[in-house]
Amino acid sequence: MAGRSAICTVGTGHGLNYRGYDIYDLAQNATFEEVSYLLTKGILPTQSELDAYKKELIKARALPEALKIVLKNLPKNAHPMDIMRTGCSALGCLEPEADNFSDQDAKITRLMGIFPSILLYWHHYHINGKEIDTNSTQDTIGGYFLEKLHNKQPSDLWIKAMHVSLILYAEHEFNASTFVARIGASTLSDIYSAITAAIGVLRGPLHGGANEAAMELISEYTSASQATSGIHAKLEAKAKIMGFGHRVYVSNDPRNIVIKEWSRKLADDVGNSTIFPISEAIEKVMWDEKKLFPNLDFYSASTYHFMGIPTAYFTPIFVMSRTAGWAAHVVEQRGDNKLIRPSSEYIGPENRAYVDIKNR
Ligand SMILES: CC(=O)SCCNC(=O)CCNC(=O)[C@H](O)C(C)(C)COP(=O)(O)OP(=O)(O)OC[C@H]1O[C@@H](n2cnc3c(N)ncnc32)[C@H](O)[C@@H]1OP(=O)(O)O
Ligand SMILES: O=C([O-])CC(=O)C(=O)O
Repeated sequence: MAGRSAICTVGTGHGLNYRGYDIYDLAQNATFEEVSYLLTKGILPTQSELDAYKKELIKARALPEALKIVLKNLPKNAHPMDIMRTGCSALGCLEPEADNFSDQDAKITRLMGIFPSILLYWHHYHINGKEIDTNSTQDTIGGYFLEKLHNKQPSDLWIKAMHVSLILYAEHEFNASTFVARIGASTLSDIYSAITAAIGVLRGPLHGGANEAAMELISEYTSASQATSGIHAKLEAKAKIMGFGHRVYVSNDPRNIVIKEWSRKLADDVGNSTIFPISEAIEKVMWDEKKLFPNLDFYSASTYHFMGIPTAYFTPIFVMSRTAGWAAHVVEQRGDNKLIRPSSEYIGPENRAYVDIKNR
């Protein structure tokens, strides 16, 4: 137990809940914007509150000229998570948070709104030599992301898939990146620093980076039977299979059942008959051999793939969603702050006499 929080329960007798609302209820019925409002402000919005919030998020998509220059100068072959991290940090230089945090709500909305623009401005500039604007027909973060990526209006099915995925990714108690954001807040640092640090932590393949690694793994195989023998061989070689296992859950990740269904639905939608069976074959071997289950990252990978999203953008989408959770934790930490500073058990040498440099 590393602290107290009123934001999320992960298992431990309660199931997965955001501010007391069941994740299945939210994933089925809510939009991502309602959930990010819930997480960051503590309550579900009324229709007029939601409308006003969405307008603010749309306004927050705009990129300052100085940030565009930064994005143009970042290399084409940089990892997109480095773009997200650097974009967040650069915005913190251009539009810093007030020292007394009086504008924290506005900064949170700004970050939620601008993250898709940061990624897609960089993407189009380097891939297509085009400087995109941030106008869109879409009034949601998921719809805006898909429209700007593909330069065409997304289907309702894909927009719903984005809502569900963003809702599932939005919050998960004291996971590594959120805990880092809270540590940042606990030093009374600004919100950009806390979230920049969290993005860096999310990038690792043992955490958010696993969705990209899972897609790379799935792409190694062209059939379910090939995947079965391939995963057996990897397990024999003691390889880690990305997208499986969890530090908190012991027999299943409750988010998996939802995202797996969406993966199946989108496979049908795009007429892909190989990737879903390959994924299920991997799942079966992992359970039969190791009693390990897919976590949220595993079927998120194919869900995004079916929507034509490049694999390297999977973890940046996680950022677009988890910013809501990170921000909620920053606000909560600030509300009753105490510096987070754990201790370590010392296992180094004892009582050594200093040796003069000439005699070492
Ligand atoms: C949204 C998220 O961040 S969800 C997590 C995303 N991360 C991944 O999918 C990465 C792959 N999974 C893992 O590395 C781990 O399961 C973690 C990091 C998620 C949890 O790890 P821990 O609780 O520390 O478990 P740990 O890594 O000690 O594993 C325990 C045992 O299970 C094995 N194991 C755990 N996960 C896996 C896996 N994905 N593939 C193969 N073996 C695994 C370990 O090798 C270890 O075996 P051993 O006891 O024989 O050495
Ligand atoms: O809780 C964790 O350790 C990782 C996780 O599933 C998440 O951050 O969504």
